[in-house]
This record gives sequence, C-alpha cells and structure tokens, in this order.
Amino acid sequence: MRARTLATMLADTATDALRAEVDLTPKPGLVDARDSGAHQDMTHALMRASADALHLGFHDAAVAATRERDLVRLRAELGLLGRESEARMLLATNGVNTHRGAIWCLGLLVSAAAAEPGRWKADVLLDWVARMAVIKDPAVSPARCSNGQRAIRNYGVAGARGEAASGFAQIVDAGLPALRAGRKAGCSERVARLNALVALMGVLDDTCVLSRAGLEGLRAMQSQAARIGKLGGVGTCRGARELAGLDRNLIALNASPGGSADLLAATLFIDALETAASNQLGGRRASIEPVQENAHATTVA
Ligand SMILES: CC(C)(COP(=O)(O)OP(=O)(O)OC[C@H]1O[C@@H](n2cnc3c(N)ncnc32)[C@H](O[C@H]2O[C@H](COP(=O)(O)OP(=O)(O)OP(=O)(O)O)[C@@H](O)[C@H]2O)[C@@H]1O)[C@@H](O)C(=O)NCCC(=O)NCCS
Ligand SMILES: Nc1ncnc2[nH]cnc12
Repeated sequence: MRARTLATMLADTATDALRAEVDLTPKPGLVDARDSGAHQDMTHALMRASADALHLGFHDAAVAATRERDLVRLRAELGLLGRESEARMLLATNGVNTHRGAIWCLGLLVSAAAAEPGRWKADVLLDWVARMAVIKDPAVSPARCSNGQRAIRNYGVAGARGEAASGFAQIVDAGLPALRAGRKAGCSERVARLNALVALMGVLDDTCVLSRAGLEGLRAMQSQAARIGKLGGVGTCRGARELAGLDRNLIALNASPGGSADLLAATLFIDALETAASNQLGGRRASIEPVQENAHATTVA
C-alpha cells in the first residue's frame, strides 16, 4: 500500500476513534451527546471540531513514521508534528485544551501502525509506542509545567508519558478485554464501549482527576468504576445506577477523567486495526462504526 494511502487510512481511523469516544453517551464526568460533564469550557460540538482538526496531524505522523527509520530522528519529528497538531486543536477550540493527551497517545499509535504495516496486533503496536515514548523530545524542557507534570511531582504517578513508556498496559489489561467481553456477551456496542471506559477508569492514574480532585478523588473514582464492573457492567440495572452515581460524584468533584477517555479512543483504534489485519482488509478503512446516540440517554441500553 502506498505511504500516503496508508497514512490517510490511519488518520481516518484515529479521527473516527476520537469521534466515537466523544459521541459515546452517557459517560461519567465527560463531554458526550447529553451534556458537558464536569467541563465548563467544552461542548460536544467543540470536541467534534477538535477531533476533525487532528486528522492532518495524524496523517503527517504516519507519513513521517513510514519514511524515517531512525527512531531518535523520528522522535524529534513527531514532537514537532505533535505541537503543530496542538496548535491546530487550539485554533479549532478557541484556546481550549480538548485533546492534548489524545494527540499524544493516538499520534504514537498511528506512527506505530505506519512503521509496522500489517503487523497490527496490540502488543506489537504498544511495544513500538513504548520504545518511542522513552526517547527524549529534544525540543521540550523537562521542567515543562503542566497539570500532568505537577501530578507526577506531587503524587509520584507515571503520567501520560510514563504510561506510554510502559506500553499503555491499561489498554491490554482492561480496555480491550472489557470491550470484547461485552460484545461476546451480546451487549450493544454502546454498552461494550462504556464497559471499556469504566474498566480503564478503574485502573488508570488519570492526572486530570488528580489535578482537580487529588489522590482521594482519584481513588474514589477508581473504586466506584471497579464496582460497576463487579456489578456486571453498565448494561445491568445496578451497573447503570452506579454509572449515574459516578457521573454525579465526578461532577460534584469537578473532576473529568480525560485520560481515560483518550485511552478509550486508543482502545477503539487498536481494536479496529486488529480486526482489519485479521480480516486481511489491507488498505480498506479499519472501520469504527458510530453508535446511534440518543442525547437524552440517561439509562444504558
Ligand atoms: C506527554 C504529553 C501528553 C504531555 O503530558 P504532561 O505530563 O506534560 O501532562 P499534560 O500536559 O497535563 O497532558 C496529559 C494529558 O494526557 C491525558 N492523561 C491524563 N492522565 C493520563 C494517563 N495516566 N495516561 C495517559 N494519558 C493521560 C489527559 O488528556 C486529556 O485530558 C485533557 C482535557 O482535560 P482537562 O482536565 O480539561 O485538562 P487540562 O486542560 O490540563 O485541565 P484544566 O486546565 O482544564 O483544568 C486533554 O488533553 C485530553 O486529551 C491529560 O490532560 C504530550 O502533550 C507532550 O509531551 N506533547 C509534546 C509533543 C509531542 O511529543 N507529541 C508527540 C505526538 S506523537
Ligand atoms: N469526552 C471528553 N470529555 C472531556 N474531556 C475529554 N478528553 C477526551 N475526551 C473527552
């Protein structure tokens, strides 16, 4: 497959994954088709506009990863492309940081898929991501001040960079298994995706939640998310009730699990590529079907 065709297909799939995440409803504490969760600065339309603005950056990252085989040189190039994509995001959102973390995790995954064409298994892609993420970006000062860096200093968590360097274990250990278990149990795609999000929230040290609600807030979110899984997932009556309670608690804490939302998009991206590779779909789009959302969905069906 020609590099540009592959790059376009990967950028399409990554952007579809972000749109599917934003559209998924009802999510706890996050922007969805129903409301803005714990955010005063974001809307569903803004998140969709942001996702669309990231397509070019994903495309360029895939082209770079196809052409540049030296990982150190490629790391520097991906850093530049990532910051260009962040600038396009801020233009599209009038300055709101909607997807900085998504540019990071999906940018790395798109690059991995371009560098390993057709070897689209989760462990191959995430091993490549881990090898790339440990390489220092020459253009970024380690002292860079951000909510994530403050959370790493204050709480000793891995943060987005550290999770990437560990190969985003939460995707392999929680996100993908919950997504596929839901499908295998005959749940709707919406329920399967919500179960994957909740599974990720149960195990991820999300620096967005840490910076807004501290360690106590993060641990409360993780244990309530884990409880939903123990209740049989969001498709059960008790699971759906617990999901609604988690949404209320996160809004009361003014905490939004943006990192978990990004890793849900990353989970959907990997799932689509694994499916495409196993079906030998080759250059055709690795499809992520939209779930018909009802903006008034308060229960999960
Ligand atoms: C590696 C970077 C992501 C920088 O990371 P850093 O450690 O500096 O921290 P942040 O800049 O705060 O970004 C971290 C974002 O990553 C998401 N995230 C959080 N926890 C995790 C985790 N455990 N694992 C993976 N990812 C995680 C999360 O992103 C989402 O939330 C943001 C929206 O939520 P909000 O609460 O509004 O966020 P803020 O604006 O910070 O808070 P307020 O001010 O509004 O209160 C949004 O970004 C979502 O995507 C964290 O926010 C990476 O940016 C980097 O180094 N980039 C440089 C360029 C580069 O190298 N690019 C390579 C591309 S291949
Ligand atoms: N749906 C969402 N709501 C809030 N922050 C997010 N970051 C990524 N997706 C998000």
